[in-house]
Amino acid sequence: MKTFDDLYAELTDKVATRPEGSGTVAAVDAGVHAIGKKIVEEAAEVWMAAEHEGKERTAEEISQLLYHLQVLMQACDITLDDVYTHL
Ligand SMILES: N=c1c2ncn([C@@H]3O[C@H](COP(=O)(O)OP(=O)(O)OP(=O)(O)O)[C@@H](O)[C@H]3O)c2ncn1[C@@H]1O[C@H](COP(=O)(O)O)[C@@H](O)[C@H]1O
Repeated sequence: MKTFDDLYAELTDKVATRPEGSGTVAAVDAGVHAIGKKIVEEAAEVWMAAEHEGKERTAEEISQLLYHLQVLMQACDITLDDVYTHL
C-alpha cells in the first residue's frame, strides 16, 4: 500500500524526469493558482463526502486532496521535512 512519503517520492521523480502523459507534470506546469483552485475543490468534495457519502467515499476524496497538496508542495519546492517539522 502506498504511503504519503511513497507518493511524495514518486511525484518528485515525475517532476524531475517529466515522463509523457504525467498528470502531475501538467498540474505543476499549470502553476500555483490552478493547483490552489483544485485544492479548494477537493477540500469541498471531502466535506460533502463526509456529510453525505459515507466513510469509503470520504477516504477516497481525502486521498485526492492529499495528492493535490503534494502537487502544490512540488510546485513550491516544499519537502516532507518542511511540513513534518510543524506537525
Ligand atoms: N493519487 C493520484 C491522484 N489523486 C487524484 N488525482 C487527480 O485528481 C483528479 C481527481 O479529481 P476529480 O475528483 O475532480 O476528478 P475529475 O473532475 O474527473 O478530474 P479532472 O477533470 O479535474 O482532472 C484525477 O482525475 C487525477 O487527475 C491523482 N493523480 C495522480 N495520482 C497518483 O500520482 C502518481 C503520478 O501520477 P501521474 O503524474 O499522472 O503519472 C500516480 O501514482 C497516481 O496514482
